[in-house]
Amino acid sequence: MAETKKLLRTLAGEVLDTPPIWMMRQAGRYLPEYRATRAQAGDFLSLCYNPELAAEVTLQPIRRYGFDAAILFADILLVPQALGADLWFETGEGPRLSTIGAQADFDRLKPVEAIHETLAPIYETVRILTRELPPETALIGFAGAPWTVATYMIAGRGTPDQGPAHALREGNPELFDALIARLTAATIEYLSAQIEAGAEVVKIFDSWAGSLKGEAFTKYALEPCREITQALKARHPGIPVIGFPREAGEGYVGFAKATGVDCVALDNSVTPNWAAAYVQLDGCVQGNLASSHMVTGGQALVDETRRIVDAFSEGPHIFNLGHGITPDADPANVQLMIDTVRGR
Ligand SMILES: Cc1c2[nH]c(c1CCC(=O)O)Cc1[nH]c(c(CCC(=O)O)c1C)Cc1[nH]c(c(CCC(=O)O)c1C)Cc1[nH]c(c(C)c1CCC(=O)O)C2
Repeated sequence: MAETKKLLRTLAGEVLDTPPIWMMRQAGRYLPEYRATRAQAGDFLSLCYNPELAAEVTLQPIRRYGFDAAILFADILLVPQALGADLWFETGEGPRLSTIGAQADFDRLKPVEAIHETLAPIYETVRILTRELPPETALIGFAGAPWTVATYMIAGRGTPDQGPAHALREGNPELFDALIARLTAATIEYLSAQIEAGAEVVKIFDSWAGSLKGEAFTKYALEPCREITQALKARHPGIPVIGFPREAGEGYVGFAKATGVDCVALDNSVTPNWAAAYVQLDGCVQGNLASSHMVTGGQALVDETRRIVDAFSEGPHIFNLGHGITPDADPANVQLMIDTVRGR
């Protein structure tokens, strides 16, 4: 049967009349129905590990807006937790984890095979979604890239410059490389299990790729993404992969060819005209409206949305924000963006 889902057609290289659209963090705190379900679950992690409720919040933005894709509701930090790290969320601040600073901390981590014990509810969420999503909606699974996940495991929290991770990378490269290798192997198993449960696309989030420069970018952003992509495609022929080396700048150029990803997701620090010329020439791109427009709205939102759609109209393009939508966004602005993209 010919593929009918717009997102999958675009990932296969087709150029459609209007690009498919979805939004990073589309299930999130800007939606009152999300806040209600999260309260019902108790807290964020309980929501992630409750398949019925995680599927419910995944479906909420599909019901409200009819996005072309749903993204599994989970978090990139569930993998460290499945490897044995302690994980909790401080209200209003963000994630906290037990830290990895020395060999003994690494030695306490569990082997890769153990992750499914913790992550089984996530696969169940995927299975529920394969039954409940509308037939035209594609289901995206995801994981964090090894470097980004390592930055949280090493520092025990989010950091503005990923300083502790860079310090370990330079000061104890054997330990750092062992951590990256463990995360790469775990990510392959995690994404593979999501695909077996029904994910039709997977996305690798490397939110802090931009702080890796030169050879470090090649070794710790590009290379792990290549390894994960190749392993997934060997096991699941034809599975489309989206890579998101956020703020990679010139590192976006040639990223798809070097890693084998089918689509490069762009943050909004690069202009659409530049990215059309230097990144989209290799294939599909995703992005890249600044998420601040979801707060401010108005004519600027409409103009910038049109500029992005036009700039990428010659090749395959998935419309998205340049980063996740923020809790202070106005749900009406999301509708305005969608109507503008779809020409209504
Ligand atoms: C770095 C990172 C994390 N998680 C993620 C990244 C990479 C992308 C990015 O750069 O944003 C990815 C992520 N996190 C979440 C998803 C679900 C799918 C989606 O809707 O995009 C995805 C794909 C849910 C979430 N993950 C989180 C929330 C908010 C939690 C809440 O409801 O209180 C959601 C909806 C929490 C989270 N999770 C993380 C942080 C730093 C935080 C706290 C910051 C914040 O509150 O926004 C780690």
